[in-house]
Amino acid sequence: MTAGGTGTGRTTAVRARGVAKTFGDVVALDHVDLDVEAGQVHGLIGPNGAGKSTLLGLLLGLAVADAGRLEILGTPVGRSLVVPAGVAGFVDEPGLYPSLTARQNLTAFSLLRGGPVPDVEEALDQVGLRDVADDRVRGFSLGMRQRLGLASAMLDRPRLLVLDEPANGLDPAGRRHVNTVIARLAEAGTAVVLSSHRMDDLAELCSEVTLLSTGRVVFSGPVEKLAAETGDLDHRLRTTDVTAAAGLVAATPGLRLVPAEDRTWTDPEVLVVRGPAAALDALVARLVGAGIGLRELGPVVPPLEAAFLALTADDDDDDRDGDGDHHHDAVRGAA
Ligand SMILES: Nc1ncnc2c1ncn2[C@@H]1O[C@H](COP(=O)(O)OP(=O)(O)OP(=O)(O)O)[C@@H](O)[C@H]1O
Repeated sequence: MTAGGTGTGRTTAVRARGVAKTFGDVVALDHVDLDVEAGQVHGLIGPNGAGKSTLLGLLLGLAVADAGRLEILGTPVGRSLVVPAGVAGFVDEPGLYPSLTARQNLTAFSLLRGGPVPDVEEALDQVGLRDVADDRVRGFSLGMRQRLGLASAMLDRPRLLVLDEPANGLDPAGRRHVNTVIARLAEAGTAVVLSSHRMDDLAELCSEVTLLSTGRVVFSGPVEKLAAETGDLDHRLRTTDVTAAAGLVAATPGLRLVPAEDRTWTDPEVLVVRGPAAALDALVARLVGAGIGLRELGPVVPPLEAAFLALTADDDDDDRDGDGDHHHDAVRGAA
């Protein structure tokens, strides 16, 4: 492998330092740092317009940065739209030939790229498209095109795979195929950088995530660290005795009931409780001790989603006009 070594035995697939990109007045990327190692699945998340596709486009050589340093597979990427061999993927939707069948598309791509003829059948199989291999791509749904795009990208056994929202339009079976393919590639040493709006995919696939907000990195680190970034979460509590449970919540140090008017839903049988995990544990012990049945206790909003919302909460006041008045302090998760 020719990718740059870090000196720690790991291999760096992407190293970005202070990468910036503007479109007119719009600051799409504002001095972004990114590190992705071989064999790592790294998720890019952030609200619409945060800069994810722009960053992925730089990794694919679809555009060049205005400032900063970018190294891909150990090679510095300068001012030209050239990235080293071994990089594959797509931004927005994969480019496919609509008048050709799925199989013909893959064969055409492998011929265009030259080199050894890859196993087209195996690629079709892995993304679950063998049954429609002879259908024209013109009639394919978005999810099928996404899967074919992934099959095309994996033909070259890339060392860096870049995918823009690969879960877009996928049904549950398609999602399983795609996630399995991505996990297998990473196991074999491919570095994968993908964007997603799906927190469940991130939790399942990614070891590390970078959260962008209005072009800036507001978090970068392990997924579990991001989930822990929020304070005390609101929890739904359903028991066999709502009145007695409310009394026990009030009597448990560190816990408080969230008033019904603060919620977007009402269910008289469900209490919303806020407090640290240890206090919730104490509450469960009290409920059990009092002979009250516990039917449900879980976060109202999943921890990853809560962290995302908390760290991007200022987006309405964003600072795309470049006057330097940003609202976030980047959080760096310990790797
Ligand atoms: N070619 C372009 N010309 C002008 N503005 C652009 C261009 N590409 C991106 N932008 C702007 O740059 C910002 C970042 O866009 P980008 O597509 O990278 O965000 P994103 O995080 O991928 O969003 P989404 O989740 O909606 O796909 C947005 O404000 C967008 O309007």
